[in-house]
Amino acid sequence: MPLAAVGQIRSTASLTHNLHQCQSLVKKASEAGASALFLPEASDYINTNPSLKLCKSVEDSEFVQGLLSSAKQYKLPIHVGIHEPASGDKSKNTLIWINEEGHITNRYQKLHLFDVDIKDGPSLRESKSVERGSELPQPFDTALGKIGPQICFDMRFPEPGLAYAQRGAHIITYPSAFTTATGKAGHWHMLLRARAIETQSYVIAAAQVGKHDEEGKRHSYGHSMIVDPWGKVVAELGGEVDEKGRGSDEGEIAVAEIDVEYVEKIRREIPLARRTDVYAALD
Ligand SMILES: O=C(O)CNC(=O)[C@H](CS)NC(=O)CCC(=O)C(=O)O
Repeated sequence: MPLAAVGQIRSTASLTHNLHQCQSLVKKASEAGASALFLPEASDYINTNPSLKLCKSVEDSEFVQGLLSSAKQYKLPIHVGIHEPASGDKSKNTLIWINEEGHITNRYQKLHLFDVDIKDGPSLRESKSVERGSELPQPFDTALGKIGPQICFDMRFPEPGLAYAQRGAHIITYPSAFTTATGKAGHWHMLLRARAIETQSYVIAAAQVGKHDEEGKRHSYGHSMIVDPWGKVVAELGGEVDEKGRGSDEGEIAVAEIDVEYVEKIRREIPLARRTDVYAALD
């Protein structure tokens, strides 16, 4: 049975620091015998200083170029969240699939942007600096099964996951930099398990963890997970540095088997026939 590796890191404003963390995870995933490594949203950088401009094209990004070489060296596909230039001063929040030859073969641009103002919680306006995507691409084939890519806040919207499942996806991915406040409220676990159960798919959610800057202006919840199509959490990493010291700079991985037959079995056992004669069809 093929294995998926989910990787957890703490990105800062240093692309080289972040690349080193990711490259150490490529090595670990390869040693673990994984068929692909899934890395978080915004693995290239998390920047809380508006005067610092870090967004680069994939050709000019030492982060992306470094990962392309690692994928090729270890013959290991990598799914990773990055930033790419958009029009004006904005960037795109994208997710790329790097194949085992070190080529980018698939891309997804985040559809839903995180514009929130939570009392006593985070206040973030992603749309100020990020251009939203405008299409849901087709799920794509991999050694693990067909993948439908999503990013972080997208997990609050069931429709794209359901559309992917209808189009034959076995795995929905939600690489994230989930806020500690919404994570602690239980949203992370609840939403990811719900997406797995309702789509009857594996959910792979690689997460950022810990403080992204010296001042602690941004920090992320961690708890990278793989959920199976029955809703069971089959792999999970720790939260912000816990009693075992997890959530450290070094980065870590967890692995789980991906069984496409199991997806088909659950879909046969509990057929989710929609009443589109009563409410609108999704696609
Ligand atoms: O800023 C970057 O560079 C990377 N992007 C992010 O961290 C994004 C936008 S601020 N975070 C989320 O979508 C968190 C969603 C979330 O936490 C929830 O839905 O509760």
